[in-house]
Amino acid sequence: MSIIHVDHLSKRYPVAIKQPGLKGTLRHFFRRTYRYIEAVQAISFEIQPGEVVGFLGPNGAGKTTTLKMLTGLIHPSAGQVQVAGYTPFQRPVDFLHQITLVMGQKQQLLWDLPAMDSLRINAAIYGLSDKEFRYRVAELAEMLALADKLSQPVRKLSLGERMKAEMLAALLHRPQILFLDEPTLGLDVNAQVAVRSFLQEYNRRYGATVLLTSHYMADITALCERVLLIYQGQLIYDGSLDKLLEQFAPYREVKIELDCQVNAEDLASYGELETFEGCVASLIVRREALTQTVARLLADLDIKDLTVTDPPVEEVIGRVFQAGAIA
Ligand SMILES: Nc1ncnc2c1ncn2[C@@H]1O[C@H](COP(=O)(O)OP(=O)(O)OP(=O)(O)O)[C@@H](O)[C@H]1O
Repeated sequence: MSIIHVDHLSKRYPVAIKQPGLKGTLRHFFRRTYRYIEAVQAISFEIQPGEVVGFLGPNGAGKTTTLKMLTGLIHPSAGQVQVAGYTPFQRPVDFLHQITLVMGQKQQLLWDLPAMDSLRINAAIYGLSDKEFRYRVAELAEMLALADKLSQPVRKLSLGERMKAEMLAALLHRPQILFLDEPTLGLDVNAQVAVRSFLQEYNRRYGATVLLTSHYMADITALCERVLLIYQGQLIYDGSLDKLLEQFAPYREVKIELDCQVNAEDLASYGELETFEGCVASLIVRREALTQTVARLLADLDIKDLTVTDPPVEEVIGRVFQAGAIA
């Protein structure tokens, strides 16, 4: 049975329109007019317990709005949503014990206090015993390699350490469902890798369900087999990342270093010759013809080195959003 059930969920934001100048201000004060933004439009999906799903879309596509509806921060305008059997916007206490929302651009830890003090507050809110508190902090701090950082004021932590401490605070009550909105935002590559590995380990250890937005494709490729693509408020893809890449990147790049006797015309018979400089050539080959083409290249030519690369995932997803739909 699915742990997240979303059925034709929509959110429409009213935005007051104000004309410029004093007249506009007075009119705005007495008689407001509104326009409406259809931020999320009738999206439907199911997520099973333990799944890690990437939620992708360009800026303003409706990702944060969806996460806010799933965590009960805002009411949907229409549609149904059930998370762990609860209706999120009713915010029942049992529901709040099962979920967490981490937003990369927001922080819950108190700036001037050591993270440990904020953790104690969270422990009190969630009713953890002292023993549970110590055990969980020790366990998570070890997983996050953060143990010696919890006693210094949060403002003195590096961005990566602060994000890990935020993660610790958000997971202290051991939620089963994690909503993560850009959890690696602004982190350097090492810190991104550390947060990713931690999430993998948390998911493995507790069988937690994760719905994750990120503009860093490395987060998505490392963590998510399945992705949801949202574009202008509409869900345009729900399926495996591999299938999406196959569909939108039907080509591979084959780079070869060879004996310079070969001329460009000969090489063009193996695929689309993208570049040929010195003794290094780059060929674009359709995925389905890849094995056969590589075999022919190796048999026919004196090849010193050969590499096959996929186009970057960013580029492929960008292409999907440019098209605005999945064919
Ligand atoms: N409180 C609000 N009032 C009015 N419009 C809003 C509000 N919050 C978001 N919007 C609008 O709703 C649309 C979706 O915004 P949302 O923040 O959900 O997008 P997003 O996919 O999370 O974008 P980003 O990747 O930039 O964070 C945008 O057009 C945004 O301007």
